[in-house]
Amino acid sequence: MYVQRLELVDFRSYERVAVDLSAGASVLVGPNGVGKTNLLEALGYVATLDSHRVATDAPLVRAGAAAAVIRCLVVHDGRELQVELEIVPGKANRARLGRSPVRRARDVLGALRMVLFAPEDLELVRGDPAERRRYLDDLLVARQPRYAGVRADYDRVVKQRNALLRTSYLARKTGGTRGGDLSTLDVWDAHLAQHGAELLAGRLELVTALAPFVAKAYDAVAAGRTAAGIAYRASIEVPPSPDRAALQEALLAALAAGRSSEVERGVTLTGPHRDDLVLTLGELPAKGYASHGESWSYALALRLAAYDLLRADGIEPVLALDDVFAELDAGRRERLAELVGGATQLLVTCAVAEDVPASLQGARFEIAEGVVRRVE
Ligand SMILES: Nc1ncnc2c1ncn2[C@@H]1O[C@H](COP(=O)(O)OP(=O)(O)OP(=O)(O)O)[C@@H](O)[C@H]1O
Repeated sequence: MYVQRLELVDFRSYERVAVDLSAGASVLVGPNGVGKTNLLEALGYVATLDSHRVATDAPLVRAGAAAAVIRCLVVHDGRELQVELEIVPGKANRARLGRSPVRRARDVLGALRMVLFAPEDLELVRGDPAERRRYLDDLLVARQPRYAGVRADYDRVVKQRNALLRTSYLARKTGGTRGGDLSTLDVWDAHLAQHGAELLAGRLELVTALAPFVAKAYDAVAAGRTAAGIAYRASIEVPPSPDRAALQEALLAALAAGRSSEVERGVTLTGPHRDDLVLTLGELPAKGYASHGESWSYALALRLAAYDLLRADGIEPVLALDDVFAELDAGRRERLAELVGGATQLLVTCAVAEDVPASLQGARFEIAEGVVRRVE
C-alpha cells in the first residue's frame, strides 16, 4: 500500500498543506524545525491514532486553532480509500472512511499500515516498559485491527478497577465510611481476566512470530557479533500451553492470590498492563547495558522487524524513516539502504539530502515556510 495524497489543516505547524506522494522512495528535505517530522507524524496518527511524540492530542493542533484535520488517500491493491480524521483535543476524534463517517475513530485502523522509525524510538530500548508494550500493541493492531477493541476494553477495565481500589484505599486512609465498598471487585476481576487473557494471548503469539525477525534485523543493521533476543515477561506465570482459557484462569488465580496487596496499595498489580518485552544482546539485557550505538541499532531493528513481519503476513506497510541517515556512517547508510530499498513506499526525512544514499533518492520534496514542494 502507499499514500497518494496527504492533506493537513491546522495540524502542528501547518495551516493548510497538500502533498502528492507516489510509490517508491521519497526524500523530504528541509532545515531543522521546518515541519518534516510533522508530516510523518500525521501519517503515523492515521495508522495508529496516536502520536509517536506526545501522549495527548493538544500539541497536534496548530497553536491558536481549535481542531486539526488529517486527510489521506491510500492506494491498496489498486483501490483508493480516503481516510479523514478530525482531532479536537479533549474530545473523541471524528473519522470518515471514503465518504462515510464511521462510528468510532478506531474503525479506520487498518486502512493505512505504516511503520515509522524516529529518534524517539531510542526509548523502546532505554525507556519504561510502557514504551515496549505500546510497540507490541501497535503491531498487534496493525496485523489484526480487532485488537484495537481488545486493548480499549482492557484499558477501560483496568481504569475502573483501579478507581474502585483507589477509592477504597483513600476511604480507609481518611477513616471515612463511604466509598470503601469492594463488593464488586470480583466482577472486575472476571472482566480483567477475560480481556487481559485475550490481549496477553495476542502479545505472546506476536512475540513468538516477531523474535526471529528481530534477531535477523539486528544482525543486518549492526552486523554485530552479539545476537539480539526478545522475550515476553508477564506479571503472571504463563501456563505451558497459553491459550485464552488457560490464560484467563491463570489471571484469575493471580488476581485472587494478590488481592490483599492490591487492596492495601489501591492499585491493580496483575495483568498485561504490568508486563514488559525484555530485550537482550547476547546474555545481557539491552536496557542499562547497551551502548548508544547498540541501543539505536536495536530500536531500528525492532521497527524493521515489525515491517518484515507485516510483509510476511502479506501486508505491505508504508515505511518511514525520520532523521535516520545523519546518525550513520557511510557503511551503515548503505546497509540500511539495501534493507529498505524494496519498500512499496519509503518516506525519508533529512536536513541534508546528501546524507541519504543515492539508491534511495527517488522523488524529492523541499519543505520551507509551511509549504511542501516537489522538486524532482
Ligand atoms: N501545535 C503547533 N502549532 C504550531 N507550531 C507547531 C506546533 N507543534 C509544533 N510546531 C512547530 O513545528 C516545528 C517542528 O516541526 P518538525 O518536528 O516537523 O521539524 P523537523 O523539520 O522534523 O525538524 P528536525 O530536522 O529538527 O527534526 C517547530 O518549529 C514547532 O514550533
